Amino acid sequence: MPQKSTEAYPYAFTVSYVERAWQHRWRCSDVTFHCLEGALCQQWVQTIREQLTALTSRPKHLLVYINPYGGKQQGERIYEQKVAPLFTLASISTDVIVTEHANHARDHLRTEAELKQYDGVVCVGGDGMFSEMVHGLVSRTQRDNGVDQNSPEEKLVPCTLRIGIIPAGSTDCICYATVGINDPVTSALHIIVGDAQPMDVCSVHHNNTFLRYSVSLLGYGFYGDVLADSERKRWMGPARYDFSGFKTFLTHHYYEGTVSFLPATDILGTPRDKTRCRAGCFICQHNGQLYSEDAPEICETDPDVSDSEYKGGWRVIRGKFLAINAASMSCACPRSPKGLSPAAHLADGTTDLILVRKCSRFNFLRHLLRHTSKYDQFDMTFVEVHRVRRFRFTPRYCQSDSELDLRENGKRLFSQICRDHPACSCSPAYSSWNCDGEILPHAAIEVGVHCQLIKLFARGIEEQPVFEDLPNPCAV
Ligand SMILES: Nc1ncnc2c1ncn2[C@@H]1O[C@H](COP(=O)(O)OP(=O)(O)OP(=O)(O)O)[C@@H](O)[C@H]1O
Ligand SMILES: CCCCCCCCCCCCC/C=C/[C@@H](O)[C@H](CO)NC(=O)CCCCC
Ligand SMILES: [Ca+2]
Repeated sequence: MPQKSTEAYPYAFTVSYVERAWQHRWRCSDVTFHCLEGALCQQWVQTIREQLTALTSRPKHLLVYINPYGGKQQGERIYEQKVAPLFTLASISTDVIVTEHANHARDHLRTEAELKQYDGVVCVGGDGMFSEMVHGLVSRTQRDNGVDQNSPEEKLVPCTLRIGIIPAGSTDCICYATVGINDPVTSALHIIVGDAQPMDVCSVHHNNTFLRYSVSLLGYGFYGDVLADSERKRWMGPARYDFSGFKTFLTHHYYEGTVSFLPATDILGTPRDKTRCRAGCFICQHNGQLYSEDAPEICETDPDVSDSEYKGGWRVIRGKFLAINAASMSCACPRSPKGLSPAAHLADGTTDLILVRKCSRFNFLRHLLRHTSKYDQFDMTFVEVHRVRRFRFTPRYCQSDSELDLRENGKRLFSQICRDHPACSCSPAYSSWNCDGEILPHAAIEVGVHCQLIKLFARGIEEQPVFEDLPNPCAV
């Protein structure tokens, strides 16, 4: 066929579409169509616009919060250069707020934002910014529906607005574990095509008082101590975690206490599975269905009994722990691409409770290093993992009010502890809970998982290899 010059086809229109690239990245590409008649060209453009407008899952108006100080402090630049042009191309209008202080986004969402006019909210920042969005949205939804967040057993009302994450933080584990890569363009495209990924949220209480929500890691011992130390070194940027991680590893503190938990017995999947939570996950769909049909019974027991036993469905384990971690999702991140609990699910209504008992420094190092290799970090005598719906932790030594006051002010009390803590020469009696990168003031906590409480503009990690175009190219 002879090639006709484009002058023979004076009318043209360009369609932008999503193309899959390497390692879960998405890119925006375009193709230009030429035609003879202006009217025909107009008809095509009109029809494509109508088809796109009819897709109700696609957002048209978004509320965007940018943290200018997250990660390497590039949030504003990333949004302006990489994300805003794509939103414009996709005819998405935005209201943008650059935050002026910590909790600005949370408080604005909780009390002021006119949420009815938006199809979703977006944060440009790290896990801390995402946590602000979750707290703002979940609290607002409960308040609007008359639900009391202070009651640990209350069933919470799911949020309708989806949350988009443009990664610009230090760890960005929520983005990594829901998209497969920390890449602002990929995340923007997932928002544009209107993806939806439900996610579990844990509520954390102390003495019938609500403390915080968690979507990724609740860690006592090692990860609590790393965070407490790294908060004092924010000026180091993302490298603070490596520095504090190494320092905390060397201190090798263990903590005594009782963990009681309600195992998730009625579900598909275990923490030792070889299968992974991926886009369209069957286990999340199945267990989510189970949860909505038949909310689990909460059994009250006195956990203060023996080293390990069953009581009314609850299991009780007492011991000396280097780390107690609850991972509601894999917690995969660039530091550990398989994550803290590689087989955990984003939306199955459970959290994986990982107990690392006191062991030698060498063995703990082997355990930590396995997070970064193909070897199983749970296949060690001093590590156990349980998939649970609820759990409680009580430190062996009661925290006094003066200790709590000091912790609120960022200090740690050693003298009191050493008096009360015969087993230690210099070890503190309490660690802190790392709750998605925030320190909790109390060591004694009660945690419950709320299945699929929030939704993200994501679809879960897609199976690889994925180098071909999307089956139905998605016009931007
Ligand atoms: N304008 C602001 N000034 C100071 N702090 C802010 C501001 N806006 C948000 N914050 C707080 O900054 C903290 C850290 O932000 P963010 O999560 O974006 O980055 P990060 O800590 O570097 O990344 P990650 O949480 O992934 O480790 C958040 O807890 C948030 O509450
Ligand atoms: C000596 C070799 C050690 C190698 C160990 C590698 C293990 C890495 C596991 C990483 C798990 C990250 C869990 C994510 C937690 C986030 O909610 C939180 C907020 O961003 N980040 C941290 O607390 C930051 C926590 C950073 C911990 C290092
Ligand atoms: Ca889960």
